[in-house]
Amino acid sequence: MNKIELKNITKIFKTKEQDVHAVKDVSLHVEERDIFGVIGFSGAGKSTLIRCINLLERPTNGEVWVNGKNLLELKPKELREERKKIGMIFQHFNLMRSRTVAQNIAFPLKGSGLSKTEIQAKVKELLNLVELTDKEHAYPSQLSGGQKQRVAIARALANDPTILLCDEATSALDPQTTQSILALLKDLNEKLKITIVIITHEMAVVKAICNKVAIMENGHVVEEGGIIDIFANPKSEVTKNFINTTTSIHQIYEMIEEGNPLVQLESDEVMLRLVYSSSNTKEALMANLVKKFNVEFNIIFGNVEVLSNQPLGNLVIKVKGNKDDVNASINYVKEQGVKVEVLK
Ligand SMILES: Nc1ncnc2c1ncn2[C@@H]1O[C@H](COP(=O)(O)OP(=O)(O)OP(=O)(O)O)[C@@H](O)[C@H]1O
Repeated sequence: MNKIELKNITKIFKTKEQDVHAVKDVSLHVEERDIFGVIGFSGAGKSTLIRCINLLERPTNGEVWVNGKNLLELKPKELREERKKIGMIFQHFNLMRSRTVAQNIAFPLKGSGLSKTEIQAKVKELLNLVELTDKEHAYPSQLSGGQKQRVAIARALANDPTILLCDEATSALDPQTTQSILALLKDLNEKLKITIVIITHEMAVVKAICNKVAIMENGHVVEEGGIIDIFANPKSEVTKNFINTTTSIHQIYEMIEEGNPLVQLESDEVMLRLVYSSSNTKEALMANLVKKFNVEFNIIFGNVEVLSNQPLGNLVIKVKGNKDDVNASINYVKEQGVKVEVLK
């Protein structure tokens, strides 16, 4: 069973001037324990889409299934119960300024039937989980951005939700604090088996913790899939642009375009870009190239990243040899499941 299933979601905002089609016929499946990223530029419709999951926005058309229930068909009381299983955090934390950390975290437990002592115990447990035990009596104004987001996370988890929605949760934080909040989210995903949907305009966020990603542009999902597949084989221009923001590979393309001497080739050379993941490289590729074919190679650029616990490698190499040997070696590399792009 999918944890979250959005079927043909459309959201139109009717304003005085015009109808704004914020989300256009989007269908998404999020499985239990996914950390599902939705990335897009400002105005792509991400916030509207994520808010449709807990019906903070009611879609104009389509169906929202969460934990096997069609939320749009529930009575208000049933919907309130289902919503408790969906926590949410925001870019600007949305804490209550006049209440302490502990009071903020305890707030969603009002009316839960828990006694005061039980609520206190729960708050302590949550503070422990987000590593803020010493801030119980502090006020939000006394906290850093990262600490505020930790309080917001603790509050979102108060009712033991099975889903956590993160709306640009790290966009107001510096890079180091972003990393620590992302690490916490990943930890919660593992420890609490919670499913996470995270919207962002930063590919680095997706890269750091997501196992799946959907790319939105102009209200549509233009591409979606497993993180390694999308990074190894992006199809749309917008996806390629987002990926380029997180690697330096695009500099090679620029150098080629500019005719930089470092990427000049001799007449018997070609320049290749190889993209491979650990699952498709079972042989000692480079060593075999030289052994099997009468070619030489030179590495111009190389990096390996770990995405969703799987290495993804990018190599730019010059291969030197006669045409037949070079072609045979390209075919050999492709046969090993490596994506090959002839750059020059
Ligand atoms: N309540 C609203 N009334 C009218 N238009 C809206 C409303 N909310 C969002 N929109 C419009 O819908 C479109 C999508 O907005 P949305 O906030 O979902 O995009 P986004 O990808 O999350 O962008 P950002 O990262 O800037 O928030 C935009 O054109 C926005 O102006």
